[in-house]
Amino acid sequence: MGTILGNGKLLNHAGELIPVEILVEDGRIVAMGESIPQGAHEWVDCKGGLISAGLIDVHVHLREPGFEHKETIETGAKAAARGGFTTICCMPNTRPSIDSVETVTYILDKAREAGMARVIPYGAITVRQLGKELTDFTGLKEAGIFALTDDGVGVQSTAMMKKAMQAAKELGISIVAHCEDDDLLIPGAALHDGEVAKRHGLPGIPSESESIHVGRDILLAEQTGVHYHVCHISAKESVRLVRDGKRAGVNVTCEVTPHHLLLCDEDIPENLDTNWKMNPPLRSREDRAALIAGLKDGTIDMIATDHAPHTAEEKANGMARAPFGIVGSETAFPLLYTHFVQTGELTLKELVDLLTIKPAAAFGLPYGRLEVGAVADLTVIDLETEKKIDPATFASKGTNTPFAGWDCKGWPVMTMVEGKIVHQDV
Ligand SMILES: NC(=O)N[C@@H](CC(=O)O)C(=O)O
Ligand SMILES: [Zn+2]
Repeated sequence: MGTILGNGKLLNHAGELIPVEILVEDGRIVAMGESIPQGAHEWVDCKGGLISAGLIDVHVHLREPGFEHKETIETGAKAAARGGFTTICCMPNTRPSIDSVETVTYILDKAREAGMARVIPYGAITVRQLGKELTDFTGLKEAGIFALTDDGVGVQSTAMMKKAMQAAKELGISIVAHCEDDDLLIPGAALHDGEVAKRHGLPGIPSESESIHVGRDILLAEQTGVHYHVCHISAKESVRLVRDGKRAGVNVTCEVTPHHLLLCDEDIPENLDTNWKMNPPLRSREDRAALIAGLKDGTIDMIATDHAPHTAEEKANGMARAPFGIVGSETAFPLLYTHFVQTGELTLKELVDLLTIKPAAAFGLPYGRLEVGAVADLTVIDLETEKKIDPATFASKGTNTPFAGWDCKGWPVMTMVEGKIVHQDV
């Protein structure tokens, strides 16, 4: 006996919404069609919602082990499921950081217990993310990591990055980079180094602190042949470098966050609410335009949230001292649907691809496709109901979002991971 997702809509290749029913058995899609005889199967009413392949988020911070007051694997995986994400890749800036087989195993076990979204941990590039010594790439790979990254900090040493890429290439693992040159940072700087920071009399974070690493690493990726992926791209110069790298045949991909696509530094409220503080910072209006252009011309491969929960107490420390980061799992799809698809900037198919097949293709994940035989990772999205973003309803422990009160359509109402319903609000 299986489950039929009935009364749903499917995006066909032409991007049209057509009626669909999907039969899931033993964790796989076994039939798709306009109507499937119910027989002994359970029938779930999708109420005319879009059924998409489960969304994939290659950039989340789950905080466990070490920072369970901000988020746990369970709350983070639940937040992801509520946001329509069936696969999430979690970053290594935990305590201890994900630099050992034990910690990878711990996270995989906890995620299995939680039974929500599928969690695939990143392994750190360097021991304790200190940039001094490479971790055991072979051991981490065998333990089940997604890719290697020191996200949270940049790998400062060029020689260390080159060594990491050479070793990763040999093992067939991707190198994923938080691009930030610490030499160019001023302590306490929180906003983009531009007019807005200047007006507030604050030190800024320059675009070059990101783009210099992007440029350096693309040259190293060209030389080593590794698959190199740039996290949360924010500066127009970085977009240009990735575009040029792709043209030159370098195996480079990158992601952008919903907040960098939607906001720029001019949107930051005068009271400098710290829910607008994240790393990289919201950059200028032109940077934002370059990100949208890069998304449209294929330079930017995917959208990832950089879900980064912090407590309200931590965020109450003022712009200079509050931690960087905002939550994103539960607001990504509605924000992007409302502000890019409804406005005609992207088609629904383009948006869905950027959150499913494109991240899967870049990293060789066996998910992200809606077809018979595929793993039954599915997301049902209500494209009609309008609701305000309300942090009080989040499953995440973090409520740190600049989007509270925004009206959105496009709410994920059901999430299925390997045939099991992990979130249902329909
Ligand atoms: N993106 C963020 O603003 N914060 C991240 C770490 C980081 O990438 O700086 C976090 O872990 O909180
Ligand atoms: Zn980062």
